[in-house]
Amino acid sequence: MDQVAALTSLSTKITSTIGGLAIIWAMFRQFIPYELKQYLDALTLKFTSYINPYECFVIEEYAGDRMNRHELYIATKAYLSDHCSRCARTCRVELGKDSDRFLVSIGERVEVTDDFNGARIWWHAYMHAPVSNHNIGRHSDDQRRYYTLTFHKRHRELIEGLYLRHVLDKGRAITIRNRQRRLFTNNPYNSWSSFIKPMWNHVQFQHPSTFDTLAMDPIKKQEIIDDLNEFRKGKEYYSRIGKAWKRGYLLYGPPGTGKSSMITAIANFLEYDIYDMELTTVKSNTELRKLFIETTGKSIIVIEDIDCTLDLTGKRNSNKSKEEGDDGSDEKIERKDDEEKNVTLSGLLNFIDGLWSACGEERIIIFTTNHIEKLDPALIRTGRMDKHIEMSYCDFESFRILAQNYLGIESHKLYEMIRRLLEEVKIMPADVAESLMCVGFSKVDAGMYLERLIKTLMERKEAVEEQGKDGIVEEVYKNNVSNGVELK
Ligand SMILES: Nc1ncnc2c1ncn2[C@@H]1O[C@H](COP(=O)(O)OP(=O)(O)OP(=O)(O)O)[C@@H](O)[C@H]1O
Ligand SMILES: [Mg+2]
Repeated sequence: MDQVAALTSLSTKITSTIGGLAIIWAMFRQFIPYELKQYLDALTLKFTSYINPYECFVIEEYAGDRMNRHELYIATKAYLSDHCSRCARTCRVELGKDSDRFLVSIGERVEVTDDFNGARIWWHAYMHAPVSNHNIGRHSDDQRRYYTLTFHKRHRELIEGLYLRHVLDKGRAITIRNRQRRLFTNNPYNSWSSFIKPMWNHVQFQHPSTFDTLAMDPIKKQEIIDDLNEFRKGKEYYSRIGKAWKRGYLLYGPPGTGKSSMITAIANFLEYDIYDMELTTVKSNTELRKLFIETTGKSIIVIEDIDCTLDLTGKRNSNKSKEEGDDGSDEKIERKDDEEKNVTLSGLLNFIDGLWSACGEERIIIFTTNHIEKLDPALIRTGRMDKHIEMSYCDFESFRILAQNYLGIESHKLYEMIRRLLEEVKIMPADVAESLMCVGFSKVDAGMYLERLIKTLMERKEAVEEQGKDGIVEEVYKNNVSNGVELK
């Protein structure tokens, strides 16, 4: 008993001595010159590293003057949110950005452990105290957070080599899974140049068009789906062959044949964001490049009606007369003084496959046009626009898909008649869709809508026979003329 009492009194003495020394040290520290303090800190660290076998990495939310959050921090947050919802007892819960999902992350100073290839890792979340007033407003709430991961020093190689990569990859995948997809459009240069607005504005992307609802030749459709699947899995392949991981699609065909619907179907299939680039508001090649750099991976960059937005062939044509024997290769496109003041064909070619195009990865570039013949061959050559997809008038197979979508039927006695009429009359899928559309009817009388379609087809047929024109409605031409599209 005496021994226990002696031990207790000894430990009390030691504790109070250490406590006293700590207080004296804290008071004394204030008077030590800064350099000496630094030296003593380094010495303490060296000393403790002999007796402490654990090491610690810090993952900051923001670094230096950067305005954007660290990608590793974002991925870590997602990784831990997935992990900690199972093990942490105190969690932060917030609504995800651009999403209506709840994000769970570890609360401050809460410990979460993770096991990886035999190593144990301890995670903690902390928050820096605001440093100075001029930081206020730089980030939303000036609360810079960071994570620490602590591990035994014998696992350092494993943590640096494999574990951090594992956290990054998993975290990225979880972020993508949780995110609400976005539809971006570019702001005119004069608004974002003043640093008030970002280059791209976005809204949530919610469009129901999918490959199932898209009416086109099923074989062609399957080819596109296969191509997209290959592209999605192609990270290693692209790096092996030394090409940037991107793919160009050219969608061409008359108005109302489903080019825009195809873009949304691709975006929904791949679960990518869409950057809808309004080229007419882009003032120079430099601006185009900046916009491109600001796009993220797993996205589709779209330029619709490429033939209408810019006179891309003008410069080439005028050069042709000067350059005898022009073989159509883009090397011969003459650089003009005003090149940096306008978006030019060479600027656009650079955007697609120049040096800058390799920034970022997993991007699809899509151009649409109603007049493929107006486009410069350099713009659409293979390698730039890898796949040319013709969207054409409605054939019987396409009609069957539309009837299935709109009326929910697989077959009908009027199908045979419609099949024969579609062989004779050119009609856009948009017009067929319009005839089959029945808003607000709970019970659809399919026959009624099929008859409406037959009537439309018969009228078109008679009009063609009378006027000797092909089956395209004159109204479409009129609309195009009023929209500034030059018709041949
Ligand atoms: N192939 C199709 N499959 C399913 N729906 C279609 C198809 N083509 C057109 N539609 C219907 O017609 C509407 C217009 O089609 P869309 O905007 O995709 O045509 P577009 O080819 O992009 O026309 P434009 O050249 O005028 O931009 C769509 O909202 C869709 O309802
Ligand atoms: Mg369109």
